Amino acid sequence: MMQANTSPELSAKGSNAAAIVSVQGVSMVFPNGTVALKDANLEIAQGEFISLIGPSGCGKTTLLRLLADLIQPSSGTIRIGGKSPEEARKARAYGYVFQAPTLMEWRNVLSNVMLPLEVMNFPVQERRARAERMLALVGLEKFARHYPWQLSGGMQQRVSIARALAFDPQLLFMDEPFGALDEITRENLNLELLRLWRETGKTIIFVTHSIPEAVFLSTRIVVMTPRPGKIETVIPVDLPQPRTFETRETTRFFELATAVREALRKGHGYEVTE
Ligand SMILES: Nc1ncnc2c1ncn2[C@@H]1O[C@H](COP(=O)(O)OP(=O)(O)OP(=O)(O)O)[C@@H](O)[C@H]1O
Repeated sequence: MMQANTSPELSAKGSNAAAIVSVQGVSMVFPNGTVALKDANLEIAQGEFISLIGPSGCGKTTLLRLLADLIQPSSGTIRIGGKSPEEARKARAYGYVFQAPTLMEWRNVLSNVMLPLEVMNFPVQERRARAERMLALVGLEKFARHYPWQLSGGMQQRVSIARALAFDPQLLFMDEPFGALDEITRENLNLELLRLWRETGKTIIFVTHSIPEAVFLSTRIVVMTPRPGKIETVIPVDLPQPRTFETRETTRFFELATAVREALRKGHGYEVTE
């Protein structure tokens, strides 16, 4: 298995000025001494779909939070589109989708999607037009006047995705967005997310505990292991696009799932869902 920081693919990408995300020698040690991330190296090209997978505590959320400038690294360098995470945050370079939909119960769906545009002072007409476009993109245009409590969990998460995309960020960070959903809903949303990814050309960084989900969605899978949190390896996923329900039944899909499972075992990461 290739090591993340010695992978020929990564070093090739490392010299690629077009990388939209560059993580070099990044460590995160919390004040209580927990080494949440140790010497992480990762280069992500524009338009990739990257999954971060690994057991609880391996630093997946920490890595996303570092990229999003919610926390600052103890050492190392992060660049987002050539900018520091702080500059990228101020330039609205990314949208963030959390595990729970975090919608405002007293606002209807349209008004939830418009919220970030209000905060950013977009003109009223444009707020509405953009929010309607985003709702159509996630297939919820007929639910614009509904309230969050009137929607299923999967629909609420689609609203969150529409909201994260409303201001047209280049990057989408998604922290286990489908973790709380049933398997069928999750598989449908996986397909929808891939369609959205193809149509918009966004770069997506997606945290998951599920091996099949990571294999199905990704162009590359970053396998992380705990104590200390680190990138164990990066596995390129060469399944053809566009992916379909049948993709999951191919031999190559099973081979890749096995490769991910072995990489997780190598780092003693057992707590993954099948
Ligand atoms: N603010 C904090 N202070 C101290 N330790 C923290 C803090 N945030 C995270 N940690 C620790 O850092 C390690 C990595 O946490 P992180 O949340 O990044 O893991 P994860 O891979 O996302 O886990 P999960 O799959 O459970 O969400 C864990 O040991 C966690 O307890």
